[in-house]
Amino acid sequence: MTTTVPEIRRGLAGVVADTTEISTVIRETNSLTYRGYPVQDLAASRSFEEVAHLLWHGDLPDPAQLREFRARERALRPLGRTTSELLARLPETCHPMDVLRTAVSLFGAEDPIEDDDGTAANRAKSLALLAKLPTVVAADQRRRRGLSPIPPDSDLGYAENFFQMCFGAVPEPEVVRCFEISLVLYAEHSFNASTFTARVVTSTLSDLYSAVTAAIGALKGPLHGGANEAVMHMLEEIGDPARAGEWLDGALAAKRKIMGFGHRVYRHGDSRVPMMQDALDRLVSRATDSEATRLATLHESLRRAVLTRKGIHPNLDYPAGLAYHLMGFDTPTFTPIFVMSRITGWTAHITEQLAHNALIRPLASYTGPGQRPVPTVP
Ligand SMILES: CC(=O)SCCNC(=O)CCNC(=O)[C@H](O)C(C)(C)COP(=O)(O)OP(=O)(O)OC[C@H]1O[C@@H](n2cnc3c(N)ncnc32)[C@H](O)[C@@H]1OP(=O)(O)O
Ligand SMILES: O=C([O-])CC(=O)C(=O)O
Repeated sequence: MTTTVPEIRRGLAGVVADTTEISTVIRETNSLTYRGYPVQDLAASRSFEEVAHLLWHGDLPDPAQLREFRARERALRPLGRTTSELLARLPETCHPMDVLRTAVSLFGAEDPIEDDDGTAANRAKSLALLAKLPTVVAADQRRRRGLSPIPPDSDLGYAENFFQMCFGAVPEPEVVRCFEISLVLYAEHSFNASTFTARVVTSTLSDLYSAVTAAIGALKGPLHGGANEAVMHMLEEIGDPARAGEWLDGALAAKRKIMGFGHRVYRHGDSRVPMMQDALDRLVSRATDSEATRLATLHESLRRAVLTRKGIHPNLDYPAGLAYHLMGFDTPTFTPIFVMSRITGWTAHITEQLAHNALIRPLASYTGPGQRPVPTVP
């Protein structure tokens, strides 16, 4: 008798798990589209709020729809008293991704809507999360700096309000623009690990908050969203641009992964990098201190060294990490900013999964001991 060994695709590499109408990477042109629109064109001409509407509703909003979307988002920004008080009690040493994960869990516990299978209910929850997450992230960064929170300002747009809540001031429009570009580029990327996590949880007919909480956990890891923070730690570890090559040799010899490089889907470079790198270059050219130039030189030296030695290109986390540093955010705030953006993609996928649900439950090829009797208790 012959036994067929099933093909195992570790990490589900190359496996097509389902269809999606939300976004796609077109390998031939190395491009990414959201609902058919090239992401670079969206980032160049549309606000993050318009892109959120596009991802959720399938099309860009008309002026009236955008006005309504903005008014609803702005009204939902404040946190409830219980949430604020509970979050303020978390240890100050805890990672902001843990704060955010806990916040979403609390929002779920406080949400009176029980009916989770309705698209309308999920859309309302998605908008509330989009509106409230920046309030949590900004308050937490201020808490770590020993400062009290700044309430949201409903006269300001999504990106401007976030700066205001973090720093008590809105920077020049050029800086806000670079930030908004990062939000649009980070918003959605098909079946990446955190989105797939959200879809797995949703596939059991669990609720949206549980799916988002799990997705935050998946994004936190340094092989995924946590890489934007890890990039900054790596640049700090290297320090001197002249050391980039020597540091890289040591890291590769020690079999370390170089953070912000490589990608499961793109083999010849992440389609989002050129636009984010351009935004980063603009931030560097605005900076008046030599520190920004040193970091930018180091960043570029390492990029060239990794390409020469390994033939590997940077992913979006590589320019985004340094860009967030130059905008003034603390390093642990970088991945939470990714969450503020990706909440749009996650929740679009949650709605799509529910609309055509099939329980996600793959098989495993067992390699443990053969069946054996349980020994009698001595
Ligand atoms: C927004 C995002 O989430 S983008 C991803 C952010 N993550 C990172 O930047 C972390 C660093 N990068 C990595 O660890 C990987 O490139 C991943 C996890 C992103 C993709 O991994 P996979 O598709 O599984 O590719 P895999 O890890 O098998 O890499 C293939 C080969 O390239 C090498 N490689 C890939 N990325 C890197 C890297 N960053 N540093 C060093 N070597 C790398 C691997 O060692 C492997 O070499 P080998 O065949 O000689 O063993
Ligand atoms: O697609 C992936 O595997 C990771 C990624 O770039 C993203 O989630 O933006």
